[in-house]
Amino acid sequence: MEIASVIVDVPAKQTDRAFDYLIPDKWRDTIQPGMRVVVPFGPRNIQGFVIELKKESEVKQLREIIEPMDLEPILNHELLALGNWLTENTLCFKIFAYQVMLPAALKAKYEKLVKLAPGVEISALPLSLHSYFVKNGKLDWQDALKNGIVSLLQKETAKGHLEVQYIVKEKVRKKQRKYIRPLVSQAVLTEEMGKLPVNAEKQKQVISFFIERFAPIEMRLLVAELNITASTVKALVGKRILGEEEVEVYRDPYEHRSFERTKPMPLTKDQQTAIEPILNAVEQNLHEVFLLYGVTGSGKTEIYLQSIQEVIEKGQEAIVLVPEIALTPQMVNRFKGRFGDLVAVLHSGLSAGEKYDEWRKIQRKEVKVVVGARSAIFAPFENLGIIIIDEEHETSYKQEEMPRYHARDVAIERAKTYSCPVVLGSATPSLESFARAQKKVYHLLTLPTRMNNQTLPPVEIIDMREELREGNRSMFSRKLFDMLKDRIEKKQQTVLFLNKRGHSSFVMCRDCGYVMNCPNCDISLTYHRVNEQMKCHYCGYESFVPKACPECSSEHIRYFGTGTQKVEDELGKILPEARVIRMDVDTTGRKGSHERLLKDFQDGKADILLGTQMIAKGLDFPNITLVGVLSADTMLHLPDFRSSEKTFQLLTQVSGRAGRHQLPGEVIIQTYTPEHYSVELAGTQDYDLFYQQEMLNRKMHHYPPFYFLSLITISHEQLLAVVSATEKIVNYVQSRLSPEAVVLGPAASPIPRINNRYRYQCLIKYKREPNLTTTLRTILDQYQKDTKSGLQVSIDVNPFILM
Ligand SMILES: Nc1ncnc2c1ncn2[C@@H]1O[C@H](COP(=O)(O)OP(=O)(O)OP(=O)(O)O)[C@@H](O)[C@H]1O
Ligand SMILES: [Zn+2]
Ligand SMILES: [Zn+2]
Repeated sequence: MEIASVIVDVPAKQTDRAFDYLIPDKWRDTIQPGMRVVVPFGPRNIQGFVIELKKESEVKQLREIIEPMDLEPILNHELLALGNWLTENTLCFKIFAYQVMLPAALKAKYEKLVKLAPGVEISALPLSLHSYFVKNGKLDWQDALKNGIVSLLQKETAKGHLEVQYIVKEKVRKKQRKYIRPLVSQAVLTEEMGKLPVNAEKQKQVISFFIERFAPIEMRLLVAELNITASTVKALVGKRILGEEEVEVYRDPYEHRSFERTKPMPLTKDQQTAIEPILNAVEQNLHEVFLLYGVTGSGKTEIYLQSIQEVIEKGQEAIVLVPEIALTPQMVNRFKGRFGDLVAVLHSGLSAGEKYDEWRKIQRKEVKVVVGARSAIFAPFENLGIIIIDEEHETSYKQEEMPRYHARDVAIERAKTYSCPVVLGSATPSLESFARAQKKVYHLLTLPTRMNNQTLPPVEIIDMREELREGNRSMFSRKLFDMLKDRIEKKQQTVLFLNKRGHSSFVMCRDCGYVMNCPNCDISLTYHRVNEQMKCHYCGYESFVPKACPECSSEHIRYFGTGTQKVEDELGKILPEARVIRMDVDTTGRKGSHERLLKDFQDGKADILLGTQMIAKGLDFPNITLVGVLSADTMLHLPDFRSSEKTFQLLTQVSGRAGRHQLPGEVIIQTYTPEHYSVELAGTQDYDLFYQQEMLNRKMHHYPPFYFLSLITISHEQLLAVVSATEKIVNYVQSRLSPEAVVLGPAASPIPRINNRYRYQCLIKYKREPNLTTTLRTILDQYQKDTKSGLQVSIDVNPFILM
């Protein structure tokens, strides 16, 4: 085959298709589908993915591939096909569909060089430029920028003296280590030692080291062990007595950690009943989607582990997805503890190099299990036996940028290909999944009770308005305060949870109500105490905290809302004896800090673990007997039809941290809206009732799971331009869909302006619309082609965020 179809790295409407290239003779045996190649594209050299090889092309004049970037395919056939599916289903550019499957380290970076045009002598250039090109006729673009000679270079380029070259660079090299090994036998080593001059003390030392230990050793260790310099070793390498070689090493983030190995536990009767259909599907290679609905602490993880065991024994592979914030060391330990080195871990806490190394282990089939966050769903396994998604209701499984995919959908698509089961696990399944289980689309498995039949901890809901009425202005109700004190006396532990999502700490004037907003976006600035600054989370705008209100000059302008730091300060005042560990983005920024804080808490070095979302899941410590939620309702009031669902899920999750072992637990939920059903039902931990109630709501308002949604967002610097474009789009959509579809808009987005661009939207609710995809494509095509208008249109199919 001499022609390759290539998807090029130019994310634009016009280039969103395969381009044919000729494979030069020397690469004909090398280049395969799934490899990356460097190809000429217009005046540049860029990266692309080979998606197929063929004999003929409709294009007459084909350009040649410049070179391959990989020695073996990095995308297998299945992933190449999955790329098409992603493109179809999320309406993204093909190049994005492939890039999302790779670790960041493999995403291309281009370096730009200016060099002498072929056949041009340096003397043709003006004198002032000579010094830049004498060395090798090339100049790095960055250096050109630094030296301010770009316009000069431009003139010479116009004359044909210089040309620009793009070089595609990989971001990360494989990590190599230099090893030294003997090249000759021990006898010859002894001989060589005799020949050395008397004063070559150090060299003799090295040789005798190798006589004794006739094996390769890392240079770094050798030098350290013998207290010598590398030049001594190099001298012997020069004499060809020793040899040096580069050996690829993996950067294993868990390198110096030992994992206590665990054995499968005898399953309880409920677990046994739940696991059987899963094992059956594994054994018979059946594609089936299971919804494992088990209350917190019911032993879902053990079911995952034993299902995976079966898959490994069959010689197959497993993917386990865990939400990023639940991917704690404790979680990793449970998998590493059972399967040891057969487990690769992929999460955002790893450096790009570490992620790449884990990915390579998967690609080389050195591991059988990958545990990771959303993007691990693209792990390049080729013999999948099961895909597990823990906490399947978590919204972080939906990617919010192109390709806007949901990991659950990708999992089901891949599992169909491999004819293997998918297990979705949750104590609070998403309404979509539970509804599918009710309709028998998914196979429902239930774990109704906790391990050891511990009851779920009793939950008490405290009305904070009542507290205020009775003169308690603190953020702690009297009840919570008493219980905190009680636990400290009993030497038991407490988890204090502060819901930060959607509740930013803003600055407000207490006299006139003025709130400091971002000048570019219609949203309040967030107060950061560390550097006393106000920051916009959408555009990055920063400002100092004003001393007086810009509106009314009052000095009563101050930081409002409750951050974790503020809670910590207050705890210090009212309970000075409490030892507190605070976990939030500020205290867990550095690598390993998350783990250390949890370890300290586990070791009993603190009475109270205070934190945000990141402590809501996965924690399984025996000494936690109290969970306090400081304000339950902070995210009830977001403009999001899922806000009740999210509140219920979160409260249930947090409550589930208490009393998981011998000691019974209790939960206190503080709220300003105790009458809201999602707070009330979280109190009784009654998922089934919540499900019924929420389904009624969704049905009434035409939301999922009764209707599908698609969201079109349009933005422009001028308000009039957005409004009229949105109007056109709404009319067009209406004309193309059936009367059953509900087309809403034009309406301003909940955040009506970001970074000085006005935002409008059109929301489509529908049941079955065969025309929808082509309609949406047409809209995208139209606006992505027309780059001059300045309009930006984005489409989210099944959106999770309606902002
Ligand atoms: N068959 C078993 N025998 C004994 N102990 C078990 C068994 N299965 C699970 N456990 C233990 O019960 C506890 C709770 O189980 P696990 O953490 O798997 O529950 P979970 O449903 O995943 O909880 P959550 O959803 O809250 O994370 C753990 O400490 C686990 O080791
Ligand atoms: Zn004011
Ligand atoms: Zn902003």
